[in-house]
Amino acid sequence: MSKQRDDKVMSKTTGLDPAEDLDHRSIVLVGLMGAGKSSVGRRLATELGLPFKDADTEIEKASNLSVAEFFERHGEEAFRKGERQVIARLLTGPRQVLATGGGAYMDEDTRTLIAEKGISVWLRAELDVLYKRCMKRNNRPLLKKGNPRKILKDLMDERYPIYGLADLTADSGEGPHEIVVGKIVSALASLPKHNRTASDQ
Ligand SMILES: Nc1ncnc2c1ncn2[C@@H]1O[C@H](COP(=O)(O)OP(=O)(O)O)[C@@H](O)[C@H]1O
Ligand SMILES: O=C(O)C1=C[C@@H](OP(=O)(O)O)[C@@H](O)[C@H](O)C1
Ligand SMILES: [Mg+2]
Repeated sequence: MSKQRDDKVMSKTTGLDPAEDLDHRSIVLVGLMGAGKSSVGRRLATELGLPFKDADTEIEKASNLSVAEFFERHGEEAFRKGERQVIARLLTGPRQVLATGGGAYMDEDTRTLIAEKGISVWLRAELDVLYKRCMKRNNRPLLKKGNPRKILKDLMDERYPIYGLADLTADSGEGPHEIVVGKIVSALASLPKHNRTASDQ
């Protein structure tokens, strides 16, 4: 993998083995709240003809609670435990597009598992974009603990170095979801052997 960079899509040095056929790996979206993991992920799955799973939705189904209710009733630590278990279960299933919750990739065990089973894609966005998107709904418990813009900024400082460990990065800026889907598809296509049929090689 070359260290090629451009503004839109960046295929960085990756832990992926260039000799490996990547077509069996799930595509795992990571990034901060509002980056578009859930909404872009669903569209990406349709584009790639893969099933779509959202870790938050799976936790909600398993607990019969919304994420906000889960935090309120059981606390963040229990949520993180559930999140780790749900992602581990999902990644043993068939190839899929998996939208993680923003905190999931901060967990080392989860990161290791994603590196083993998936292709990780960091949806990177600027503070203004994240803030505007997150303010559309009042469903993110971490943002209710204080000034949401400041919380997002602090989370960026804390988490961006870790999200940067992902195999691929795609900027999630202003503009329709489909632009971001296109960037991810291009980034995936830039990976060795990915999506190539035997006759292409
Ligand atoms: N590229 C985009 N263009 C327009 N709106 C977006 C884009 N990405 C996300 N959004 C909107 O921002 C909000 C948060 O997106 P979401 O997919 O829930 O992010 P995440 O799962 O990363 O927290 C949603 O209303 C979503 O439709
Ligand atoms: O960043 C986080 O720690 C969280 C992000 C949320 O998911 P989204 O990133 O999909 O909003 C959800 O898992 C929970 O509110 C905690
Ligand atoms: Mg989400």
